[in-house]
Amino acid sequence: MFIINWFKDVLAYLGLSQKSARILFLGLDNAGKTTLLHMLKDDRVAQHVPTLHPHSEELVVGKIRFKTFDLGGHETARRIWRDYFAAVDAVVFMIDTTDRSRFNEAREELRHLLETEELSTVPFVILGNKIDKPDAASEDELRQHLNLFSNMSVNSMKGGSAGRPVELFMCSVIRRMGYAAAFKWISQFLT
Ligand SMILES: Nc1nc2c(ncn2[C@@H]2O[C@H](COP(=O)(O)OP(=O)(O)OP(=O)(O)O)[C@@H](O)[C@H]2O)c(=O)[nH]1
Ligand SMILES: [Mg+2]
Repeated sequence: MFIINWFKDVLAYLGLSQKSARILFLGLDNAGKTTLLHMLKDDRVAQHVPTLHPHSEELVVGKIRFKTFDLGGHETARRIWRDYFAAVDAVVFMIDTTDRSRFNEAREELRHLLETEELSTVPFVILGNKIDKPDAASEDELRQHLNLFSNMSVNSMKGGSAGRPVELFMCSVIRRMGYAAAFKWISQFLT
């Protein structure tokens, strides 16, 4: 056992360990999930095409190798989210902070995910995206709408409390702001 662990450590140190953290990009359509994926992968803004089919990419962010799954967010695409829940290491749930008319819908999808048994121990990063826009909701406003309080131990959203880390980060993918901190935060649960 000791030898096996030691061997794994050496492989990890050398960057040769095969395992990559499986991470799902979820959220309503138009939130910015694919834009984030392209930014992480190529450091550029790709043109907007709604995601119809799940797309997977291997990425290295910091010291962690990620296998990301970018799933479409429109209503029919959401039906297959659950096919990806097995063996997930983290969820990135993205929200468009300028689209107030859909905050309730986003909150219900998030609540649903947090209440999903298969994901009950999976850390969640919630990204409030598009803060470069002048009409973006503030962090406080978003937290209120999502019932997400800064101290998650008093989180009123069922499934968001003890035993599972949940944190909100405000970001602008287009301005390359905010998401690096989010990946740094999630990395601590993946090693
Ligand atoms: N202003 C601004 N626009 C953004 C930002 N991130 C993404 N967008 C825009 O939001 C739109 C939707 O982005 P996508 O990445 O395609 O959204 P998605 O979440 O993948 O959507 P689906 O694939 O339909 O689920 C695009 O027009 C992006 O350019 C941002 O940080 N700021
Ligand atoms: Mg997409």
